[in-house]
Amino acid sequence: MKILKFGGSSVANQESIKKVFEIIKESKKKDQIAVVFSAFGGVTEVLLRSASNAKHGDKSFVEAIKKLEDRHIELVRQLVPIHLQSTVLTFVKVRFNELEDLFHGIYLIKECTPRTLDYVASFGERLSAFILAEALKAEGFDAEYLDAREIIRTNDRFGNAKVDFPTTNDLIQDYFHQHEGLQIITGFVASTAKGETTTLGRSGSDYTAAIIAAALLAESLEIWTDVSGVLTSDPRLVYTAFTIPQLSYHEAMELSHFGAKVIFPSTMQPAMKKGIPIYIKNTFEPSNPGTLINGDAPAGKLIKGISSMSDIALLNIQGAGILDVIDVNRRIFGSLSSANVNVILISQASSEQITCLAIKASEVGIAKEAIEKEFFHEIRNGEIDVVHVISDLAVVAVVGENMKQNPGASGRMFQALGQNNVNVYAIAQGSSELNISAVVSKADLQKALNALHEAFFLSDNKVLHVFLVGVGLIGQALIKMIANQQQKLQKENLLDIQIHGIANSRFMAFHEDGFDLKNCPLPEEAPEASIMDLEKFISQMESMNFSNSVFVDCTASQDVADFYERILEAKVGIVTPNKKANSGSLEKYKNLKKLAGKRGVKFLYETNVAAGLPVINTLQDLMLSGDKVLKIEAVLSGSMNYIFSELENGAPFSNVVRKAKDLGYTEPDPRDDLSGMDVARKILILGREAEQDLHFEDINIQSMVPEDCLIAASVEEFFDKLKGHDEEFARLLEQAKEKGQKLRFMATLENGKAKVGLQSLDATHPFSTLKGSDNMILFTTERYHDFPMIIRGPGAGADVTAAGVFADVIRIGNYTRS
Ligand SMILES: NC(=O)c1ccc[n+]([C@@H]2O[C@H](COP(=O)([O-])OP(=O)(O)OC[C@H]3O[C@@H](n4cnc5c(N)ncnc54)[C@H](O)[C@@H]3O)[C@@H](O)[C@H]2O)c1
Ligand SMILES: N[C@@H](CCO)C(=O)O
Ligand code: NA
Repeated sequence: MKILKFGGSSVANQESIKKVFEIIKESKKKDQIAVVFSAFGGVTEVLLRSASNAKHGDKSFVEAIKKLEDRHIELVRQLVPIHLQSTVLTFVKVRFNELEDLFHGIYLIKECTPRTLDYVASFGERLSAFILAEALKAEGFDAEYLDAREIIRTNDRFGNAKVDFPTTNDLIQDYFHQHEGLQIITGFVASTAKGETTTLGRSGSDYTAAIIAAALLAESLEIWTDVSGVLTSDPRLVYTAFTIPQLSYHEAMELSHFGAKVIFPSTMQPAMKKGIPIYIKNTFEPSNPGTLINGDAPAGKLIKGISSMSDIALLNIQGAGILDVIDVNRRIFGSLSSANVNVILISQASSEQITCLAIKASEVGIAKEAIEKEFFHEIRNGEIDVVHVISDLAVVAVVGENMKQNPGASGRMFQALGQNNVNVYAIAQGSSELNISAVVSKADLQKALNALHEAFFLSDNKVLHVFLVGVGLIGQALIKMIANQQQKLQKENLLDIQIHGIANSRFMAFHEDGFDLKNCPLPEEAPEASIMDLEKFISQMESMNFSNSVFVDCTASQDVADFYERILEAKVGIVTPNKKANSGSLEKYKNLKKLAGKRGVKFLYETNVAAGLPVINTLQDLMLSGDKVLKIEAVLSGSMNYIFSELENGAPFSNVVRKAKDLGYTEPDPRDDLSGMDVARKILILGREAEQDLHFEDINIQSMVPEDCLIAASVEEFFDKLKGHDEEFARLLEQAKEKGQKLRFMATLENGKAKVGLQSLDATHPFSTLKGSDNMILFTTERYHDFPMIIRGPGAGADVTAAGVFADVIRIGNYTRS
């Protein structure tokens, strides 16, 4: 015998009921079964609300009950063929007439006792099971309606009656002995020895099914609902949550305590005592095996699931004299229990100086009052402080029997939380080692859950969640690079990079599971693209609240840079080739670095200078090791070097500038290069990295942009105007050639003074040998004194820049690895 129980969502309408009948049909082919039904979806709520309205003199119950009747009649018409409808319709009509009288009585006497309420509530299941039994008969089943009041005996604690198991078990066994047909049973309802109707409390239908399964020593109990079993975590917060194939009874109870509301612990008891396996299955996806709950805890993953509870507050009871107060804990818990406050978690350090309790936020007021009243004298004497409350908290708990005697679970848990910058307020672990709970800030809940989910479930891989703004030359090259390396990174580096948000200046798009990078769309091509709005992009990123997130800015935009503070505040790392933030005010530059440190995230910008060449990192290392920079001489512009070295081959100036742009060396607007601005920003950033308080105004900049080109409204117009200056530049080159020299656009920084401009250099000068997009940086330091440290190589272009950005992204991925 198998017991199947279908909840309200499974019998909400004609379509879902058809699915239920299919499942019953398939099960019946293989096994002997009995079926327990809840009321049709939402019916119990209407009944209870109407009773309360009637009691308060509100007549809206009349219409609500009429609607309910219509809904039941409609279902009869849909499920039962016309020639069989009359008995069913009569049954329904009689029940509703009775209900009407009942409500009227409640309305008149303005009273609804728990006993009446149980009777009212019983109509939901009595109607659904009767109608469904008749419908099944019409489908050819030997179905028989069974009103559970006949077989489940309880005391008269109405609303949450206690089952008299010896009597109930006998009744059930006798009944099934005498009835061979397919029993269609009302869930939730029962009766007292005197024949009064009672109900079994929350999730009562599950309980009904478990009671029957236990009495009949059923082979299994199947709870059919609208989710595919118990998931590893709340899927609304953890998108990668998945069905747990198997749980022990204890694990299921722990998990359902916080969060996983698929099954209530008390309802499992009867089945658990008899060792009957429970399956949690999805009516809407019957092929999914769902979750099996039984007595086993086979070796496997350290934990089975992660549950959570939000809207928690912590109460700290402490005080200088607390050690002298006798019986502190008994009095704390006694006062809370008298005030009906449920304690969720307790933690006390072995110093016994502080007792810390987690309770529901809604109960803070009464709890604080109760404790302070209890310790009135001690507080007045200063032995105990007033109760200290911390609000806006949540609890996360990892659950699993394999943690028992198996070191590592708490290590992994707190490492994951710590590395994601989630502060832990309190910790509790029972000696059963089945559950480790941590209290965190409510704002960190989703991040904490995801961090834990990744740490415990997503193989051993770390996921890095990327949000990319700027999908131009560099942005696109970056996406390609990540796509090409994705598999290798997963396999060899155990790092999984996913891009969840992309945007350019016009459109933005998001993907919860991460875009398919091999076919990653441009923002405007993405299925759910919307008009770009930077503030919304950031808000969406914040609300997705992934652990291990990085914001990649591949624009040259000041507007984007202006959001960095907010991004770092949200504990999201930043990687960027955009120089705007670091070359703005010195105060902002310093603040960003400080903020990143404070929030425990990385702000990386190696490609601000010389693209992928290791310039910033090298300089930072020099500084960390205590070196001091005396002088920097450099060619810092790939495009300017390309332009002036190519000019030597005889092409007109405007042509080579155009070529530099086509090769992807220039800024989005090449005037940023020609004007020396781009180089100025770079030398400024190098100076600041060398711990010099440098301002943009301190830099002497020689611009190469002719006056009339400056005012050109577009890049195209600029190119048109630039043609008119080809001869001037040819002349410049001639003059240099005559002296046997070369033109190079240089930057120098010495004694706090920076200078940027075109220089005519002897052919033997190291910079004269530079070709194409080459950059070259000479650091003269206290240690590299007689011979400078030299870094040289291509310093612009899509690939070498994207590679630098990529390396920074990986650095963050490795940093956040647990
Ligand atoms: N090209 C190189 O060799 C190189 C080297 C190092 C650093 N960089 C830096 O890389 C950055 C990007 O350069 P690129 O060549 O890819 O430029 P690009 O013009 O090809 O792309 C810029 C992207 O940014 C987007 N964008 C601009 N403003 C935006 C805004 N406010 N909001 C959202 N999106 C916006 C554009 O729509 C475009 O998708 C620049 O900061 C540049 O200095 C480039
Ligand atoms: N436009 C820059 C590349 C970005 O830093 C250059 O030409 O060097
Ligand atoms: Na670099």
